[in-house]
This record gives sequence, C-alpha cells and structure tokens, in this order.
Amino acid sequence: MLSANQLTCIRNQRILFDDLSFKLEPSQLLYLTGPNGAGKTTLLRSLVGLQQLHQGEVQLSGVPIADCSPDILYIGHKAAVNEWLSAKQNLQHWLNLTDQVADCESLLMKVGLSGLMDIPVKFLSAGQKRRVALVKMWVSNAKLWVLDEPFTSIDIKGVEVLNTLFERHKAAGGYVIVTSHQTLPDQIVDQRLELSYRF
Ligand SMILES: Nc1ncnc2c1ncn2[C@@H]1O[C@H](COP(=O)(O)OP(=O)(O)OP(=O)(O)O)[C@@H](O)[C@H]1O
Repeated sequence: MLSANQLTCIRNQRILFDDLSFKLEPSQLLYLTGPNGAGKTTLLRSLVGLQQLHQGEVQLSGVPIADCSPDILYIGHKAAVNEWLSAKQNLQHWLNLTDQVADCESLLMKVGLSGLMDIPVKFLSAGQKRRVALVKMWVSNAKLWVLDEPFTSIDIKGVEVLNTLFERHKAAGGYVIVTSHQTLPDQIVDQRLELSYRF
C-alpha cells in the first residue's frame, strides 16, 4: 500500500496543501486534479521524495519513500530528455542508469518513432519528444508510476495507448498516480483527489 500521512507543503508563504492524507492500494489509479498553481506537481514531487515537505510522511509498503527509488517511476511534465542526443541514445542512457537491457529500436518503433530514433531529439515535434520520455513506461519494473501531465502534446491514438498501459500496470498489481487537465476514462480511475487553489 502507498500511504501519504498528514502532508503539508508551503511555498512562497502560501499553504498548497495541509494535513493531506490518502492511501492507495496495489492495482489502483489515483487521478489528481486541480486548477493551475494548486500544487499538483508539488504534491507529485513530494510523493516521490523530490520535494521537501513541511510535515508528513509517505510510505510504500511500509517503507519510507526515500528508500524506495527502484520501485518508483516518476515522469515530470517537462520531457526529461537530452535534446542533443537521439531518442535511441536517451533511452539507452536511461536503461544503463536503471540496469536494464531492452531492444531500443523495437521499443521506439512501438511508440511511433520509426525513422526518427537516430536524430537529435531537438528536431522532433512536441508530441514526439513526449513519446521519448514516456517510453520508460514500457520497460519500467517500478511498482509505483507517478506521472505529471503524461498526455500533454500526445495525440488521440497515443492517449488510448497510454490508458491501456495504465490498465496493464494496474492488472500487474502496480500503482498509478496521474495528474492531467484532460479527463481520464472513469473505468481506469479508482480514486480522485482534487486540490483546490488556496490563497
Ligand atoms: N521552485 C519553486 N519555488 C517556489 N515556488 C514554486 C516553485 N515551483 C512551483 N512553485 C509554486 O508552487 C505553486 C504550485 O505549483 P505547482 O507547479 O505544484 O502547481 P500545479 O497545480 O502543478 O499547476 P499547473 O496545473 O499549472 O501545472 C505555484 O504557485 C508555484 O508558483
């Protein structure tokens, strides 16, 4: 189980969230919503230990989240790719970092990058760049996926593919936490959490 207990975060003297608690069971997807600036990215970063909380703790299967890095796949809203490297080089670099072996070419073909995998990422479209970042979901062994605006710049067919991936990850006992300004299909959402903008 993922448990977030009494989380509080203050930024620029504004309380973004305060005493926030929730639990997520394996095979569940939590859909985080809220207006611009409400604190969704901050909350996601706090959940994976990238943002310091003023109060509270997050645990995965009873272990503090700071000790769970191999079990976490975090994809932020900015494409975490090196624009000067090709899609294949970016993927290979990430596989090396996470001690994984995979057939980069067939993976990149799966995400629609045939013929584009050897040119610098800076020459790809916004959606294609996003696909380079999202390809990690196909090879990740992480139990917990935390995804900030994964659908940004992704076309309709790509959105369907991502939703199918979420379902597959859930069926395998994984956890998914997603924030998106785009509506997710009801059948894949198990919990909703709405952050309001606090003044
Ligand atoms: N590095 C930072 N330093 C100080 N304040 C920050 C920093 N990053 C974000 N903030 C502030 O925290 C607040 C919440 O930002 P956050 O990015 O979490 O919102 P969000 O809900 O994800 O917004 P959006 O829907 O626009 O992506 C904003 O008011 C923002 O100005």
